[in-house]
This record gives sequence, structure tokens and C-alpha cells, in this order.
Amino acid sequence: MSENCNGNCSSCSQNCDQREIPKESTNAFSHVKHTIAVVSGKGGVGKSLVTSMLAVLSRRKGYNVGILDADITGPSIPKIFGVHGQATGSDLGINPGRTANDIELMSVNLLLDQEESPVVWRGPVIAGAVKQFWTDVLWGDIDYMFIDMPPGTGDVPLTVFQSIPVDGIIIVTSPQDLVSMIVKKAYNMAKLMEIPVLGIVENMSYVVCPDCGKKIELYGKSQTAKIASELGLPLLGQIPIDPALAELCDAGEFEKMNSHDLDAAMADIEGKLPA
Ligand SMILES: Nc1ncnc2c1ncn2[C@@H]1O[C@H](COP(=O)(O)OP(=O)(O)OP(=O)(O)O)[C@@H](O)[C@H]1O
Repeated sequence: MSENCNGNCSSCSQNCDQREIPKESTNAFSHVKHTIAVVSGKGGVGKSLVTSMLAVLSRRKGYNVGILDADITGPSIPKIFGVHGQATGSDLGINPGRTANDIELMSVNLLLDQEESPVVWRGPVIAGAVKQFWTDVLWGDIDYMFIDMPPGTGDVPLTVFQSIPVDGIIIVTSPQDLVSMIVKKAYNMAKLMEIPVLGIVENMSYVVCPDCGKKIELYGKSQTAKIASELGLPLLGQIPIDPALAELCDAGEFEKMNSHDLDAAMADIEGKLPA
């Protein structure tokens, strides 16, 4: 077991999952009570939407909330909240961005000259940037920090789980059949990392017909409840495909959302990780 991982995977012959990396601390100006990573086995299932919804719900309850956008190559959190412009900093560290309702956030998009610039960094550099979001951002007092993880179970999620103290993981999935295997991959990675899985959120579960109100299961009958029960996990919530949610994301006005689909999920988090 290497005590001295410098993140240089090309010169390391060890298995990452067996490597022990000491957890990073935040700086003296940041006190984070609970860190919750939102993961998905594959991209595009609504991880950022779920992260944002949980952040908005917890902020509405009066908690101090942060979002660490660890999706370095596909950052969407600043756009969803309408936060633009570059982050400022000082010798003490980097100031996080702030939404209209005072959710703090940090994303690579707040560090780029232009939001459209691609981030073409190798895995270890990306993982290093995420670690710095944890160690160098002046978060202040945070009750719930939500981490929007990059999709999949690759190098970056692995390093993040090994270096940032994460209290719990929420797995986001969509209802397709293929998902069973992908959810299990994410679950097994969490187990490997010895991080508790708080539960599963299913996104894009159905669409409500605007004319007759009927729920249409676009992807067929959902298997998620069955998979959750096989894994002994709670199904924390199901979110329909809702054009209003997509519009709020696109307009950067997500704090105006009025979905209650994750109210129970938020209550579950508060119960398991009281602030
Ligand atoms: N329930 C929903 N209703 C309507 N639109 C949705 C819903 N969930 C997600 N979307 C839209 O789908 C797109 C992808 O969602 P999101 O960015 O949350 O996925 P992701 O899993 O984080 O993607 P990535 O893997 O690329 O990071 C976004 O444009 C979002 O607005």
C-alpha cells in the first residue's frame, strides 16, 4: 500500500482501489459538517439536476449549503444557478461563487476565461483540481456540501472518494433496463471505498401527459425499486421528465423550482446526517 500517492498514475504500479491516500482537510476558514457525493454509473441521467435539487431543498430549510462541482470536463452547476464570471481569491484561498439564495459553489467554469473553453486535462490533473476545490476554497460554515461527481467509476471518482471525506453517496439512475448493472457498479465502488450509500434516486421516471394527466413510463416499467431492494437500499425518490425543470436549468433559475419529488430524500438525509 502506497502512503505517498502523488496522483501520477502513469508511474504507479499499484491498484488504485487498494491504495490508501490520506483524506484531505479543508482550510482553517472552512467547516463542512456533511459531504454527500451524487454519483451515476453513466452520464446524462440527471446527476447535476439531482445535486441541484437537493441543494435548493436544503437551502430552503435554512441550512448553509455548498456545491462542489467535481464534473470538471462537463461542468453544469454554475449555469443551472445562473452564476457566471470568474471566482476571486486572495492569499487565503479562493472565494466560492454564490447563487441568488446564497448557495456556495465552486466549479472549473468559475476559473476559466471563457465558459466555453474545453478542459483538456489528464485524469490526475482533474482529480488534483477537485481536491483543490475542497482544500483551497474558502467555504466558511457549511451544513451540507453536495459533490456533483463526474459520471462513471473511473480514475477521478476514485481519487475523489479516497481523498475527500465523504459521509454518504446518492446514486442517480434512469429507469432503463441496462441500469441495473450500472447501479450495481456504482454501489460496488462505494462499498470498496467503504462509504455508505444513502439511497437511489430515479430520474426521468415518467412523463405526465399535459392533456389527460396520465403518467407515461417512456423507458418501460421501472426496475429501480427492485434493484434498490436487492441491494438493501432505499429508493429515495422518483423525478418525472418535466420540461419546466429543463427550462429552469437552461435559464439559470433553478432556485425557482417547485418540485417536491425529493422532499422525502432530503428528510432522509437530514435523518441520517443531522446538521
Ligand atoms: N427530470 C428532468 N426533466 C427534464 N429535464 C431533465 C430532467 N433531468 C435532467 N434533465 C435535463 O437533462 C440534461 C442532463 O441532465 P444533467 O446535466 O443533470 O445530467 P448529468 O447526469 O449530470 O449529466 P453529465 O453526466 O453530463 O454530467 C440537462 O439538460 C437537464 O436539464
